[in-house]
Amino acid sequence: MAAYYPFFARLTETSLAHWLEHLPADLRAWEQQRQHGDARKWHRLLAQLPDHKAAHINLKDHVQIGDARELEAGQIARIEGLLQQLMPWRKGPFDLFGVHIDTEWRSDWKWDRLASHITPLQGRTVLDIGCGSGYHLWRMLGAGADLAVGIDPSHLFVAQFRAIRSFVPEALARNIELLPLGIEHMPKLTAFDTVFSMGVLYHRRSPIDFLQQCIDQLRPGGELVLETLVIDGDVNQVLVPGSRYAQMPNVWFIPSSSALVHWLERLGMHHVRVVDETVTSCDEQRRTAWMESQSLADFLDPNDHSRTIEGYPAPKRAVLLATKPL
Ligand SMILES: Nc1ncnc2c1ncn2[C@@H]1O[C@H](C[S@+](CC[C@H]([NH3+])C(=O)[O-])CC(=O)[O-])[C@@H](O)[C@H]1O
Repeated sequence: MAAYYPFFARLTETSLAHWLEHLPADLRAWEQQRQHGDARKWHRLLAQLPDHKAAHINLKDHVQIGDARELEAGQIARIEGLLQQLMPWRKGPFDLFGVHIDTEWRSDWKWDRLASHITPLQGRTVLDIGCGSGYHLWRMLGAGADLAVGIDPSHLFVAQFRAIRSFVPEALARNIELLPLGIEHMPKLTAFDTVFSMGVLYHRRSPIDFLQQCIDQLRPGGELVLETLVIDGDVNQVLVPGSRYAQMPNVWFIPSSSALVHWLERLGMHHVRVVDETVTSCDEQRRTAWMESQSLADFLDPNDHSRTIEGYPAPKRAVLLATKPL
């Protein structure tokens, strides 16, 4: 819990101060319930990372924290070895003192698809729901966000985030946080300027309720950035796959882009539009040295990459923007 005290203090400087009525108790509940078998191991690993704050940081074009010349070769090898013990690394890539964490996903490609369309993040308070290890939080800071907050219930991703942030000077670190919470733990804050939800809607059993929970985090006039799997089809088409979709066991609703527009308009959002639709390629999601298990190529029909191995349309993702009315 003490690890979050600086964040609690930071919140008092923002329009999110009222979150403090709930947040300490929610985090305490999480700490009491969390008994991920590996949590202690990850905690020990984090404690072994060298205590060095990077002098060279670039968050604008990619996520580079530290330059290889800042540390002794032995220290860099130690960092690399410790970070390898936090595998699998799914969302990235990250460059840490010349160590290239080549993650399963080219999350930078997703960022590139949406960055020019969204309301500029300069000075904004942003929330990333289901942020994974926080790759996009760093890019949000690089785009000028005042405060970038992520929530994700995965213990491993929180550990990966903390490992990376441990190398960042306090003046920057205080503007970025990843909280181990699911969207269902969020009170209705009505306070963020921009809310991102990328790659989460299809994991939710009640997509309309999920969208409402995302909207509930926005201030009036704020922007929702929604990225999710879609199918081709009209406003009434939604795929609810069987027990697996591209081998994922927890996929519920894959609507068409026009159905998503309709859902957001039904929820009262304004200026709803689709700014990108892209079929996920096996270059964007693939097995790497930092994620050694199966990846997209193993989940597609080997004879027809336009289908999953279950026979559904292969993953295609859309980015939608919408504005909460004033
Ligand atoms: N209830 C929940 N509340 C919040 N997050 C959740 C919940 N359940 C699961 N997650 C988290 O949502 C993320 C989905 S991954 C997208 C990552 C990033 N956004 C990306 O766009 O690259 C997409 C995928 O791997 O299918 C994971 O990190 C989960 O832990």
